[in-house]
Amino acid sequence: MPIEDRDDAYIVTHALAKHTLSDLRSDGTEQVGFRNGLVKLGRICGYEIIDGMMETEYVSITTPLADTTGERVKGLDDVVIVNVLRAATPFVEGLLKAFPQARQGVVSAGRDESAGMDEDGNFPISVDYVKLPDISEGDTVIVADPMLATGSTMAAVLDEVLAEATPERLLALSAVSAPDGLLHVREAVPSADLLTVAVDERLDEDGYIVPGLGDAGDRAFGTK
Ligand SMILES: O=P(O)(O)OC[C@H]1O[C@H](OP(=O)(O)OP(=O)(O)O)[C@H](O)[C@@H]1O
Ligand SMILES: O=c1cc[nH]c(=O)[nH]1
Ligand SMILES: [Mg+2]
Repeated sequence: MPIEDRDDAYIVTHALAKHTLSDLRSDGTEQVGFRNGLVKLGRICGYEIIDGMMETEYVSITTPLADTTGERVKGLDDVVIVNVLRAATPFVEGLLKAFPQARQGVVSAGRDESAGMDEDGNFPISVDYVKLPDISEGDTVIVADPMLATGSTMAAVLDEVLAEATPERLLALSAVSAPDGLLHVREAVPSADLLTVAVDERLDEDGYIVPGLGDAGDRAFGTK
């Protein structure tokens, strides 16, 4: 089963996804390895989305030798991938290997960490830049962000997408999620399907996922 359908989220169960995520988690993985790991994980998640969430159809084709029946993925070209700056950038690079025809959106959304978490466990989110392609009713939109912690960022970005269009399928894809964050996004944006590689134990008092993998943006971009 490429994707497990659970109450809290859809889970990418591919062994190579778990293997790659374990490398990403390790504090011994340096910047280049971390960035390459996110690219690899994005590619695996993309293939798993195709295998586990998209339909195929039979088509007539002609090889150099004969007429025959082939199978193609329906809607493979009707995909929009939204890159949540900045940690999603290498993750999206990998997804694009699976969806080379995808149109892309970019949203800059960040937690105001100086404000701290409110009593409901959410951060204020500043959305500074939104550029989305035209989204049609038949499209699958994948909002990609490796970390879903409190879920505040993901909920804000999904709202931006839904303010512009109602795609056939809206997917929130992360590598690591916290249980509270998944619950928050499910309640805030019920029309979105949540997909993740791992659901970790908890958030710490600063809103970081434990055990998690640390600050994905800092690790991928070499900042502190
Ligand atoms: O679920 P939340 O509590 O909202 O946290 C998750 C967000 O935090 C990280 O981004 P960050 O704000 O660190 O920006 P960066 O990618 O530039 O590092 C991550 O990439 C998510 O966007
Ligand atoms: O654990 C976390 C939480 C938010 N952002 C990250 O990069 N990591
Ligand atoms: Mg960060």
